[in-house]
Amino acid sequence: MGEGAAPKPPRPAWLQEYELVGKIGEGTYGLVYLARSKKLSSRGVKIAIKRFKQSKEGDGVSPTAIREIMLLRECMHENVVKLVNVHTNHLDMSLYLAFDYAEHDLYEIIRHHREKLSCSINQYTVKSLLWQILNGLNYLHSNWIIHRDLKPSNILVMGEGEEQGVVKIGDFGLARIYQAPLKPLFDNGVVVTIWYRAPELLLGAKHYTSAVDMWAVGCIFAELLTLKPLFQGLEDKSGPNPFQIDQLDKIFKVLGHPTPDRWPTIGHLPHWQQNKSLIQGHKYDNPGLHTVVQLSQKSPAYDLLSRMLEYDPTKRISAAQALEHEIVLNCIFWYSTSICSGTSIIVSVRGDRQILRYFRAEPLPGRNALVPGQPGEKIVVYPARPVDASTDFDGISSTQSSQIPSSNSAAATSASATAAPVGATARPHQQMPIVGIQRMQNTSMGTFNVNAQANIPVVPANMYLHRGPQQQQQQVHQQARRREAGNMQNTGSYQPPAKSRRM
Ligand SMILES: Nc1ncnc2c1ncn2[C@@H]1O[C@H](COP(=O)(O)OP(=O)(O)OP(=O)(O)O)[C@@H](O)[C@H]1O
Repeated sequence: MGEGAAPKPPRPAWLQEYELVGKIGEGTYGLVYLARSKKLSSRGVKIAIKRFKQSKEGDGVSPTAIREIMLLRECMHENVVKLVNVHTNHLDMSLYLAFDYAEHDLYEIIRHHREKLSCSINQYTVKSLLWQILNGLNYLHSNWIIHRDLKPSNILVMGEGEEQGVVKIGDFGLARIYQAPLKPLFDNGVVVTIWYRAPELLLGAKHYTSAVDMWAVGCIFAELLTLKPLFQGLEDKSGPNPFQIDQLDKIFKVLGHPTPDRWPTIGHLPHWQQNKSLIQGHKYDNPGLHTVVQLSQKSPAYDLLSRMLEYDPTKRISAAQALEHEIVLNCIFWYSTSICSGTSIIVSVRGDRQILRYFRAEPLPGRNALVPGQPGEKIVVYPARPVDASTDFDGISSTQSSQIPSSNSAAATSASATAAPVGATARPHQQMPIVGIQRMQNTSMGTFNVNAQANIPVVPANMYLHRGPQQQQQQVHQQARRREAGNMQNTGSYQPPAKSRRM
């Protein structure tokens, strides 16, 4: 350490239970790391550690935020990522959240199909992913937790192992905590996406409900089908909470203009009144969702999607209803009967009702979403998350480690991880009380795709990438995010980015 440099704050004792593998991502509020357990009972088990930095104002994590987070620790559901540890470092007021590690997320899965495979995601996978998202969300909503920041990078999917292909909703409940005490680190170049934001929030609603999550699920469902973000608005970054007119414009262009007929309480929303000329002055045709998602308007999938993207939040379908979604079609059957009575033909008309259910129709959803729905279909192997092994817990890249020669072996990754500075000094930390939360039983998957679960080879293990290229890949990834964030102001309709930006 150079003379005069501030001493590094000691890391909490619990971090010594893990060896740091490297940085896997960067969000608005901090960095996410991959670590492995060193404990005998769980040696090698991977864990994702999210470290929230202090805001620039220096105010750390408030007791309210900690209490909220402790509540989240009580959440137990197969489709919700498990928060295994919460720690605060009182010396520098940083907060660490440790979650079960998921090898994939929908952002990367969609990007892989769009940019590498140039082919759509199979129907079975789309349906299984959606079913599990709804199942996890139903649990959260039943426990009065609104996610508020659902987007593809927050929908995690487990890699190789017993839970392979299982969806885990990540970052649940954190949006509320972010809002107040943890201010975003605006200078880290990461953009908070508005693409999945519900129209009531865009129009300035002060009170929102779990319906905001269902809007986001609708956007994600459409993106799984088309591999493109559905409403890709340009974000206005002027001021703390600007009116996002371009996002609304993108929505109105597809779904048509909301009217008090369709959404009776729209007139009460702040921006509907305050920005009358911008909002109410425009008239939009209603080309309809089918022009974007290429689904038959009579299909159950289309009906479900339209109900998720209902303008009026009180009419929007809930997660529980979506799991049981059905569409009743009134069919008219024509029966023609020739009767041997000279030349006459009698035609009879009969009205009938047909009930179609998205999740009860073939292909049925399954627990492992990443296998083909039918035996014989090609298995898609998704790449493992790139890990930047040169960045330590303080987000500092070590020049020394970047000179280490490339290696494709897991042993090399593990060795470098051991060398990383973890838990240098043990310090006692305050344990906050865990507040009880009513638990809900997991909803079991009613119908289950047996084909997709049985006798299908498991996707081979994804080895970690070379340390060198891996680190370069991470850097390219982060740079691309920043570049795209900058370019956002200039983009019009969707252009598949040259390099990815996480949303
Ligand atoms: N439990 C986890 N296992 C594996 N990867 C994770 C886990 N949680 C988050 N990640 C990944 O880490 C990266 C950064 O996540 P983070 O939630 O900080 O940011 P974000 O979701 O991209 O954006 P923001 O925080 O601004 O909403 C993302 O790629 C995310 O998929």
